[in-house]
Amino acid sequence: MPLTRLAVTAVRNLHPVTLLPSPRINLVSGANGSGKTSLLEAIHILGLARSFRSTRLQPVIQYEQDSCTVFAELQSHHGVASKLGISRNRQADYEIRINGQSARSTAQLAELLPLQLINPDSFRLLEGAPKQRRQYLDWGVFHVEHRFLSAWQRLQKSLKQRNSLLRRGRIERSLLAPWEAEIVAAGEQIDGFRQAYLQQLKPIFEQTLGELVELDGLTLSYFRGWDRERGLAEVLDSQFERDCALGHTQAGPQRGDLRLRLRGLNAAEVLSRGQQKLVVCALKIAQGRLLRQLDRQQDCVFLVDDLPSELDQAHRQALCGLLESLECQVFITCVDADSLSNCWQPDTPLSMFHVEHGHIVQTE
Ligand SMILES: Nc1ncnc2c1ncn2[C@@H]1O[C@H](COP(=O)(O)OP(=O)(O)OP(=O)(O)O)[C@@H](O)[C@H]1O
Repeated sequence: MPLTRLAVTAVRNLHPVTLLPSPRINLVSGANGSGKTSLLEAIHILGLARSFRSTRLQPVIQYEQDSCTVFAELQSHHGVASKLGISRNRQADYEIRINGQSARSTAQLAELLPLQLINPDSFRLLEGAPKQRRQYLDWGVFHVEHRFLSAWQRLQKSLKQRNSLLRRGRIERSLLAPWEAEIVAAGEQIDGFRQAYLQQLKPIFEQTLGELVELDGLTLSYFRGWDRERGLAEVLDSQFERDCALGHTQAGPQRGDLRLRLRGLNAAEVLSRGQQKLVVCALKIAQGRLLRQLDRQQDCVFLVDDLPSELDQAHRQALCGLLESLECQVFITCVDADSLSNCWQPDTPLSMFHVEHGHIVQTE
Protein backbone atom coordinates (compact mmCIF):
# COMPACT_ATOMS: atom_id res chain seq x y z
CA MET A 1 0.00 0.00 0.00
CA PRO A 2 1.71 3.23 -1.05
CA LEU A 3 1.98 6.21 1.25
CA THR A 4 -0.04 9.04 -0.26
CA ARG A 5 0.77 11.52 2.47
CA LEU A 6 3.62 11.48 4.97
CA ALA A 7 4.13 13.88 7.86
CA VAL A 8 7.29 13.80 9.95
CA THR A 9 7.94 15.84 13.09
CA ALA A 10 11.12 16.00 15.20
CA VAL A 11 12.91 13.04 13.64
CA ARG A 12 16.70 13.66 13.79
CA ASN A 13 17.55 16.92 11.99
CA LEU A 14 14.39 17.02 9.82
CA HIS A 15 12.26 20.15 9.95
CA PRO A 16 8.54 19.34 10.29
CA VAL A 17 7.38 18.32 6.85
CA THR A 18 4.37 16.91 5.00
CA LEU A 19 5.08 15.18 1.70
CA LEU A 20 2.83 13.81 -1.03
CA PRO A 21 5.02 11.05 -2.42
CA SER A 22 4.68 9.39 -5.80
CA PRO A 23 3.01 5.95 -5.60
CA ARG A 24 6.03 4.63 -7.50
CA ILE A 25 9.51 6.11 -7.54
CA ASN A 26 10.65 8.78 -5.08
CA LEU A 27 14.20 10.06 -5.40
CA VAL A 28 15.58 11.83 -2.35
CA SER A 29 18.88 13.64 -2.90
CA GLY A 30 21.09 15.84 -0.77
CA ALA A 31 24.57 16.26 0.63
CA ASN A 32 26.04 14.07 3.36
CA GLY A 33 24.35 14.68 6.68
CA SER A 34 21.46 16.62 5.10
CA GLY A 35 18.76 14.20 6.40
CA LYS A 36 18.00 11.77 3.55
CA THR A 37 18.46 8.64 5.63
CA SER A 38 16.43 10.24 8.41
CA LEU A 39 13.45 10.41 6.09
CA LEU A 40 13.74 6.66 5.36
CA GLU A 41 14.22 6.06 9.06
CA ALA A 42 10.95 7.92 9.78
CA ILE A 43 9.06 5.61 7.37
CA HIS A 44 10.78 2.60 8.92
CA ILE A 45 9.66 3.68 12.39
CA LEU A 46 6.11 4.01 11.12
CA GLY A 47 6.14 0.44 9.75
CA LEU A 48 8.10 -1.33 12.48
CA ALA A 49 8.17 0.98 15.49
CA ARG A 50 11.97 0.85 15.42
CA SER A 51 14.89 2.42 13.67
CA PHE A 52 17.34 0.58 11.42
CA ARG A 53 20.21 2.71 12.71
CA SER A 54 20.03 2.30 16.43
CA THR A 55 18.50 -0.27 18.72
CA ARG A 56 16.85 2.51 20.75
CA LEU A 57 14.53 5.19 19.45
CA GLN A 58 15.84 7.80 21.87
CA PRO A 59 18.65 9.02 19.55
CA VAL A 60 16.14 9.49 16.75
CA ILE A 61 14.18 12.16 18.65
CA GLN A 62 15.38 15.60 17.64
CA TYR A 63 17.75 17.24 20.11
CA GLU A 64 15.83 19.34 22.62
CA GLN A 65 12.47 17.90 21.61
CA ASP A 66 10.50 15.61 23.88
CA SER A 67 8.97 13.36 21.23
CA CYS A 68 8.93 12.54 17.53
CA THR A 69 5.90 11.72 15.38
CA VAL A 70 5.39 10.09 12.01
CA PHE A 71 2.00 9.98 10.39
CA ALA A 72 0.91 8.66 6.99
CA GLU A 73 -2.09 7.95 4.84
CA LEU A 74 -1.93 4.78 2.80
CA GLN A 75 -3.99 3.87 -0.23
CA SER A 76 -5.02 0.30 -0.99
CA HIS A 77 -5.61 -1.04 -4.51
CA HIS A 78 -9.31 -0.71 -3.90
CA GLY A 79 -8.92 2.97 -3.03
CA VAL A 80 -9.51 2.43 0.70
CA ALA A 81 -7.37 4.76 2.79
CA SER A 82 -5.72 3.84 6.09
CA LYS A 83 -4.19 6.27 8.53
CA LEU A 84 -1.18 5.25 10.58
CA GLY A 85 0.63 7.27 13.20
CA ILE A 86 3.34 6.69 15.75
CA SER A 87 4.73 8.98 18.44
CA ARG A 88 7.59 8.21 20.75
CA ASN A 89 8.77 10.30 23.70
CA ARG A 90 11.95 10.39 25.77
CA GLN A 91 10.33 8.33 28.52
CA ALA A 92 10.20 5.44 26.01
CA ASP A 93 6.41 5.53 25.78
CA TYR A 94 5.04 5.19 22.36
CA GLU A 95 1.61 5.62 20.95
CA ILE A 96 0.43 3.87 17.82
CA ARG A 97 -2.75 5.00 16.11
CA ILE A 98 -4.41 3.12 13.30
CA ASN A 99 -7.40 4.79 11.68
CA GLY A 100 -7.93 6.98 14.72
CA GLN A 101 -7.82 4.08 17.22
CA SER A 102 -5.02 3.37 19.66
CA ALA A 103 -3.15 0.14 18.92
CA ARG A 104 -0.61 -1.61 21.09
CA SER A 105 0.84 -4.19 18.76
CA THR A 106 3.57 -3.29 16.31
CA ALA A 107 2.53 -6.35 14.29
CA GLN A 108 -0.55 -4.38 13.24
CA LEU A 109 1.67 -1.67 11.80
CA ALA A 110 3.86 -4.21 10.04
CA GLU A 111 0.83 -5.87 8.53
CA LEU A 112 -0.47 -2.61 7.08
CA LEU A 113 2.88 -1.31 5.93
CA PRO A 114 5.18 -4.11 4.75
CA LEU A 115 8.62 -2.54 4.34
CA GLN A 116 11.79 -3.73 2.70
CA LEU A 117 15.01 -1.92 3.50
CA ILE A 118 18.11 -2.01 1.33
CA ASN A 119 21.00 0.04 2.71
CA PRO A 120 24.80 0.01 2.77
CA ASP A 121 24.67 -2.46 5.70
CA SER A 122 22.47 -4.89 3.83
CA PHE A 123 25.39 -7.13 2.84
CA ARG A 124 25.36 -8.15 6.52
CA LEU A 125 22.39 -10.31 5.67
CA LEU A 126 24.92 -12.65 4.07
CA GLU A 127 27.88 -12.35 6.41
CA GLY A 128 26.10 -11.54 9.68
CA ALA A 129 24.60 -13.77 12.33
CA PRO A 130 21.82 -16.29 11.50
CA LYS A 131 19.33 -14.05 13.34
CA GLN A 132 19.37 -11.59 10.46
CA ARG A 133 18.59 -14.30 7.90
CA ARG A 134 15.86 -15.71 10.14
CA GLN A 135 14.34 -12.24 10.40
CA TYR A 136 14.46 -11.95 6.63
CA LEU A 137 12.77 -15.32 6.18
CA ASP A 138 10.18 -14.68 8.88
CA TRP A 139 9.29 -11.29 7.40
CA GLY A 140 8.05 -13.17 4.35
CA VAL A 141 6.35 -15.94 6.30
CA PHE A 142 4.61 -13.38 8.54
CA HIS A 143 3.16 -11.56 5.54
CA VAL A 144 1.87 -14.61 3.71
CA GLU A 145 0.91 -16.99 6.53
CA HIS A 146 -1.44 -15.45 9.05
CA ARG A 147 -1.01 -18.33 11.53
CA PHE A 148 2.72 -17.65 11.80
CA LEU A 149 2.57 -14.89 14.43
CA SER A 150 0.63 -16.90 17.00
CA ALA A 151 2.85 -19.97 16.45
CA TRP A 152 5.91 -17.75 16.91
CA GLN A 153 4.53 -16.21 20.11
CA ARG A 154 3.76 -19.68 21.49
CA LEU A 155 7.27 -20.83 20.70
CA GLN A 156 8.85 -17.79 22.38
CA LYS A 157 6.77 -18.23 25.51
CA SER A 158 7.46 -21.95 25.88
CA LEU A 159 11.18 -21.53 25.14
CA LYS A 160 11.42 -18.87 27.80
CA GLN A 161 9.79 -21.21 30.33
CA ARG A 162 11.96 -24.19 29.41
CA ASN A 163 15.15 -22.07 29.52
CA SER A 164 14.32 -20.64 32.90
CA LEU A 165 13.71 -24.15 34.28
CA LEU A 166 16.99 -25.36 32.73
CA ARG A 167 18.84 -22.58 34.52
CA ARG A 168 17.50 -23.72 37.89
CA GLY A 169 20.00 -26.59 37.96
CA ARG A 170 18.68 -29.99 39.07
CA ILE A 171 15.11 -30.20 37.86
CA GLU A 172 12.43 -32.81 37.40
CA ARG A 173 12.15 -33.75 33.73
CA SER A 174 8.39 -33.87 34.14
CA LEU A 175 8.35 -30.12 34.79
CA LEU A 176 9.69 -29.55 31.29
CA ALA A 177 7.20 -31.83 29.55
CA PRO A 178 4.34 -29.36 28.95
CA TRP A 179 6.72 -26.68 27.65
CA GLU A 180 8.53 -29.17 25.44
CA ALA A 181 5.23 -30.33 23.98
CA GLU A 182 4.42 -26.73 23.12
CA ILE A 183 7.90 -26.11 21.65
CA VAL A 184 7.53 -29.18 19.46
CA ALA A 185 4.01 -28.28 18.27
CA ALA A 186 4.78 -24.63 17.54
CA GLY A 187 8.28 -25.43 16.26
CA GLU A 188 7.14 -27.97 13.72
CA GLN A 189 4.38 -25.64 12.57
CA ILE A 190 6.85 -22.79 12.08
CA ASP A 191 9.23 -25.09 10.23
CA GLY A 192 6.41 -26.14 7.91
CA PHE A 193 5.47 -22.50 7.21
CA ARG A 194 9.08 -21.58 6.50
CA GLN A 195 9.58 -24.52 4.14
CA ALA A 196 6.39 -23.78 2.23
CA TYR A 197 7.36 -20.12 1.91
CA LEU A 198 10.87 -20.90 0.70
CA GLN A 199 9.59 -23.30 -1.89
CA GLN A 200 7.68 -20.41 -3.43
CA LEU A 201 10.44 -17.86 -2.94
CA LYS A 202 13.37 -19.81 -4.37
CA PRO A 203 12.44 -19.76 -8.06
CA ILE A 204 11.55 -16.07 -7.83
CA PHE A 205 14.86 -15.35 -6.14
CA GLU A 206 16.79 -17.26 -8.79
CA GLN A 207 15.03 -15.41 -11.57
CA THR A 208 15.51 -12.01 -9.90
CA LEU A 209 19.18 -12.70 -9.27
CA GLY A 210 19.65 -13.67 -12.92
CA GLU A 211 18.18 -10.31 -13.95
CA LEU A 212 20.63 -8.44 -11.74
CA VAL A 213 23.95 -10.20 -11.90
CA GLU A 214 25.63 -13.28 -13.37
CA LEU A 215 26.37 -15.60 -10.49
CA ASP A 216 25.81 -19.09 -11.79
CA GLY A 217 25.73 -21.77 -9.17
CA LEU A 218 24.66 -19.66 -6.20
CA THR A 219 22.41 -21.80 -4.04
CA LEU A 220 19.94 -20.87 -1.34
CA SER A 221 19.09 -23.54 1.20
CA TYR A 222 17.37 -23.78 4.53
CA PHE A 223 18.54 -25.23 7.82
CA ARG A 224 15.61 -25.73 10.11
CA GLY A 225 17.48 -25.52 13.41
CA TRP A 226 17.67 -29.20 14.27
CA ASP A 227 18.64 -32.51 12.70
CA ARG A 228 16.78 -33.08 9.43
CA GLU A 229 16.42 -36.80 10.11
CA ARG A 230 14.88 -36.56 13.57
CA GLY A 231 11.78 -35.04 15.13
CA LEU A 232 12.18 -32.06 17.44
CA ALA A 233 10.84 -34.01 20.45
CA GLU A 234 13.57 -36.63 20.06
CA VAL A 235 16.25 -33.98 19.64
CA LEU A 236 15.14 -32.02 22.74
CA ASP A 237 15.19 -35.25 24.68
CA SER A 238 18.65 -36.27 23.55
CA GLN A 239 20.12 -32.81 24.19
CA PHE A 240 18.68 -32.42 27.67
CA GLU A 241 22.00 -32.78 29.54
CA ARG A 242 23.77 -30.28 27.31
CA ASP A 243 20.89 -27.83 27.42
CA CYS A 244 21.01 -28.04 31.23
CA ALA A 245 24.74 -27.35 31.23
CA LEU A 246 24.32 -24.38 28.87
CA GLY A 247 21.13 -23.10 30.45
CA HIS A 248 19.26 -22.76 27.18
CA THR A 249 17.62 -24.77 24.43
CA GLN A 250 19.98 -25.35 21.55
CA ALA A 251 17.78 -26.98 18.96
CA GLY A 252 14.64 -25.65 17.36
CA PRO A 253 13.40 -23.03 14.90
CA GLN A 254 15.04 -20.32 17.00
CA ARG A 255 18.29 -21.65 15.46
CA GLY A 256 17.02 -21.84 11.88
CA ASP A 257 19.12 -20.30 9.12
CA LEU A 258 19.36 -19.69 5.41
CA ARG A 259 22.54 -20.71 3.64
CA LEU A 260 23.83 -19.06 0.50
CA ARG A 261 26.67 -20.93 -1.12
CA LEU A 262 28.71 -20.64 -4.26
CA ARG A 263 30.82 -23.60 -5.44
CA GLY A 264 30.37 -25.18 -2.03
CA LEU A 265 31.68 -22.10 -0.18
CA ASN A 266 29.88 -19.59 1.99
CA ALA A 267 28.80 -16.83 -0.45
CA ALA A 268 29.80 -14.07 2.01
CA GLU A 269 33.40 -15.33 1.86
CA VAL A 270 33.76 -15.33 -1.90
CA LEU A 271 31.55 -12.56 -3.28
CA SER A 272 32.69 -8.95 -3.68
CA ARG A 273 30.85 -6.29 -1.68
CA GLY A 274 28.99 -5.14 -4.78
CA GLN A 275 28.00 -8.74 -5.60
CA GLN A 276 26.84 -9.25 -2.02
CA LYS A 277 24.72 -6.14 -2.25
CA LEU A 278 23.16 -7.42 -5.48
CA VAL A 279 22.40 -10.81 -3.93
CA VAL A 280 20.72 -9.09 -0.97
CA CYS A 281 18.76 -6.85 -3.37
CA ALA A 282 17.63 -9.97 -5.24
CA LEU A 283 16.55 -11.62 -1.98
CA LYS A 284 14.52 -8.58 -0.94
CA ILE A 285 13.03 -7.85 -4.33
CA ALA A 286 12.07 -11.51 -4.62
CA GLN A 287 10.09 -11.18 -1.38
CA GLY A 288 8.35 -8.10 -2.75
CA ARG A 289 7.50 -9.94 -5.97
CA LEU A 290 6.17 -12.96 -4.13
CA LEU A 291 4.03 -10.83 -1.84
CA ARG A 292 2.58 -9.05 -4.83
CA GLN A 293 1.91 -12.36 -6.60
CA LEU A 294 0.15 -13.84 -3.60
CA ASP A 295 -1.80 -10.84 -2.39
CA ARG A 296 -2.51 -7.87 -4.63
CA GLN A 297 -3.44 -5.77 -1.62
CA GLN A 298 -0.12 -6.27 0.07
CA ASP A 299 2.50 -4.44 -1.97
CA CYS A 300 5.49 -3.54 0.06
CA VAL A 301 7.23 -0.20 0.18
CA PHE A 302 10.96 -0.31 -0.60
CA LEU A 303 13.39 1.96 1.21
CA VAL A 304 16.73 2.05 -0.61
CA ASP A 305 19.37 4.10 1.14
CA ASP A 306 22.29 5.23 -0.99
CA LEU A 307 21.44 3.08 -3.98
CA PRO A 308 24.50 4.02 -6.06
CA SER A 309 27.07 2.99 -3.44
CA GLU A 310 29.17 0.00 -4.44
CA LEU A 311 27.37 -0.48 -7.75
CA ASP A 312 28.71 0.33 -11.20
CA GLN A 313 26.51 2.08 -13.74
CA ALA A 314 25.25 -1.13 -15.41
CA HIS A 315 24.24 -2.73 -12.12
CA ARG A 316 22.63 0.49 -10.87
CA GLN A 317 20.58 0.58 -14.02
CA ALA A 318 19.61 -3.09 -13.63
CA LEU A 319 18.60 -2.54 -10.00
CA CYS A 320 16.52 0.53 -10.86
CA GLY A 321 14.86 -1.46 -13.66
CA LEU A 322 13.92 -4.21 -11.22
CA LEU A 323 12.60 -1.80 -8.60
CA GLU A 324 10.58 -0.10 -11.29
CA SER A 325 9.18 -3.40 -12.55
CA LEU A 326 7.84 -4.19 -9.07
CA GLU A 327 5.26 -1.45 -9.57
CA CYS A 328 5.32 -0.63 -5.89
CA GLN A 329 6.37 2.47 -4.02
CA VAL A 330 10.09 3.03 -3.67
CA PHE A 331 12.02 5.71 -1.78
CA ILE A 332 15.61 5.96 -2.95
CA THR A 333 18.29 8.21 -1.53
CA CYS A 334 21.43 9.38 -3.30
CA VAL A 335 23.85 12.26 -2.96
CA ASP A 336 23.58 13.34 -6.57
CA ALA A 337 20.12 13.16 -8.18
CA ASP A 338 21.70 13.16 -11.67
CA SER A 339 23.23 9.74 -10.98
CA LEU A 340 19.75 8.16 -10.97
CA SER A 341 17.38 10.59 -12.66
CA ASN A 342 17.72 8.95 -16.09
CA CYS A 343 17.20 5.36 -14.94
CA TRP A 344 13.39 5.33 -15.31
CA GLN A 345 10.86 4.84 -18.11
CA PRO A 346 9.29 8.14 -19.16
CA ASP A 347 5.80 7.07 -18.06
CA THR A 348 6.79 5.89 -14.56
CA PRO A 349 5.48 8.33 -11.93
CA LEU A 350 8.60 9.89 -10.44
CA SER A 351 8.86 12.48 -7.67
CA MET A 352 12.09 14.10 -6.68
CA PHE A 353 12.90 15.62 -3.32
CA HIS A 354 15.94 17.57 -2.28
CA VAL A 355 17.12 17.73 1.33
CA GLU A 356 19.26 20.55 2.64
CA HIS A 357 20.10 20.89 6.36
CA GLY A 358 16.95 18.97 7.27
CA HIS A 359 14.62 20.93 4.95
CA ILE A 360 12.91 18.71 2.37
CA VAL A 361 11.69 20.34 -0.80
CA GLN A 362 9.91 18.61 -3.66
CA THR A 363 11.67 19.56 -6.88
CA GLU A 364 9.66 17.56 -9.41
N1 LIG B 1 18.57 13.39 17.42
C1 LIG B 1 19.05 14.25 16.50
N2 LIG B 1 18.61 15.53 16.49
C2 LIG B 1 19.07 16.41 15.55
N3 LIG B 1 19.97 16.08 14.60
C3 LIG B 1 20.42 14.81 14.57
C4 LIG B 1 19.99 13.84 15.51
N4 LIG B 1 20.59 12.66 15.24
C5 LIG B 1 21.37 12.90 14.18
N5 LIG B 1 21.28 14.19 13.78
C6 LIG B 1 21.93 14.86 12.62
O1 LIG B 1 20.99 14.70 11.56
C7 LIG B 1 21.66 14.49 10.35
C8 LIG B 1 21.10 13.20 9.84
O2 LIG B 1 21.69 12.87 8.71
P1 LIG B 1 21.29 11.63 7.82
O3 LIG B 1 22.02 10.44 8.30
O4 LIG B 1 19.85 11.56 7.64
O5 LIG B 1 22.00 12.20 6.53
P2 LIG B 1 22.12 11.67 5.05
O6 LIG B 1 21.61 12.79 4.21
O7 LIG B 1 21.53 10.35 4.90
O8 LIG B 1 23.70 11.62 4.95
P3 LIG B 1 24.72 10.62 4.21
O9 LIG B 1 24.66 10.95 2.75
O10 LIG B 1 26.02 11.03 4.83
O11 LIG B 1 24.30 9.25 4.55
C9 LIG B 1 23.14 14.48 10.64
O12 LIG B 1 23.67 15.76 10.34
C10 LIG B 1 23.20 14.20 12.14
O13 LIG B 1 24.31 14.79 12.76
